[in-house]
Amino acid sequence: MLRVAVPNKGALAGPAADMLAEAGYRRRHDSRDLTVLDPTNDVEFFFLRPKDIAIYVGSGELDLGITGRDLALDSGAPVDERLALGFGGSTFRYAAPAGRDWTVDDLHGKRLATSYPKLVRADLARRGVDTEVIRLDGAVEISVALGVADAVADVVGSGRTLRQHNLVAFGDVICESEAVLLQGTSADGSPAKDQLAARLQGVVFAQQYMMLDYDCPKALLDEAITVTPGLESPTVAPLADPAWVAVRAMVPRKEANLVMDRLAALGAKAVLASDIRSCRL
Ligand SMILES: Nc1ncnc2c1ncn2[C@@H]1O[C@H](COP(=O)(O)OP(=O)(O)OP(=O)(O)O)[C@@H](O)[C@H]1O
Ligand SMILES: O=P(O)(O)OC[C@H]1O[C@H](OP(=O)(O)OP(=O)(O)O)[C@H](O)[C@@H]1O
Ligand SMILES: [Mg+2]
Repeated sequence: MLRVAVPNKGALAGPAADMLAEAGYRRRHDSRDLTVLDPTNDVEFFFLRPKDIAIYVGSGELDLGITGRDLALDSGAPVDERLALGFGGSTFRYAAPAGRDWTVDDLHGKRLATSYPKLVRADLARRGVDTEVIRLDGAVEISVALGVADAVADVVGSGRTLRQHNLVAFGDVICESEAVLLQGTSADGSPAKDQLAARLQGVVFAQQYMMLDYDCPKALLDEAITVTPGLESPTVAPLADPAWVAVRAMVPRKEANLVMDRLAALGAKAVLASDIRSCRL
């Protein structure tokens, strides 16, 4: 049976649970449950702290795990990214009190608070900056106001928490993170792992694309196909009126409205966009 680690709480827990459910796996019904058996799919899910997941997967105790790229890097565990999952996007940044232009060199001799000490120490060492790193469990942004640190390194999502604490991010982004599917570096491949990865890939892909359907005058079809080339090639079907055809093609979600504008301007009619739930390419 495949053993898979899933975040039990925090920013990644809800979206990870939703994605697994969309991929056809069983949900847990009580947020305190630490395991869920899914006999239909021959998988057991383990609900663990997102910080600990790479350690379990790297040790080989669990076959696969979902957690943040930043947390996996900080753990130092021997894990590889199998798939980027497209949620939990954040950057990991240095930040310090607003009102001056900070550079990473300014951290020399200062105290820096973070929940990601390995990631930060490695980055500072790479840059040759000697800084005292103070490990805190969370709410890191408040540490400067409380006098425990001069600067922080932390996860930035919307940037709201930094602004609320009068901090500004500076220096290169230390890590561009999102939720990822991990496997152990030395783990063997298996059809069960491949199947779970393929199912998640199907959901990730479906979330990044939309299906467009429209009616197109036959005379404009070549031009319309250049606007919606699809993945392989669009489906073109006859309509009752021989002067028209129906076209169906997948388009990247981010471009869907622009593509619809262009099709309408071209003379296409009844341009419909619909969500895709899952797919195998
Ligand atoms: N505001 C946010 N926006 C986007 N991603 C975030 C945000 N906060 C955390 N993350 C991502 O979620 C993961 C950490 O999750 P979370 O903060 O829930 O766990 P934690 O801090 O280890 O646990 P806890 O906060 O319960 O102590 C990281 O990969 C991080 O990049
Ligand atoms: O840029 P923002 O959108 O404001 O989000 C960033 C904040 O979100 C996370 O905190 P979390 O809620 O996980 O609390 P924690 O600091 O206790 O981990 C992260 O650690 C930042 O503090
Ligand atoms: Mg957190």
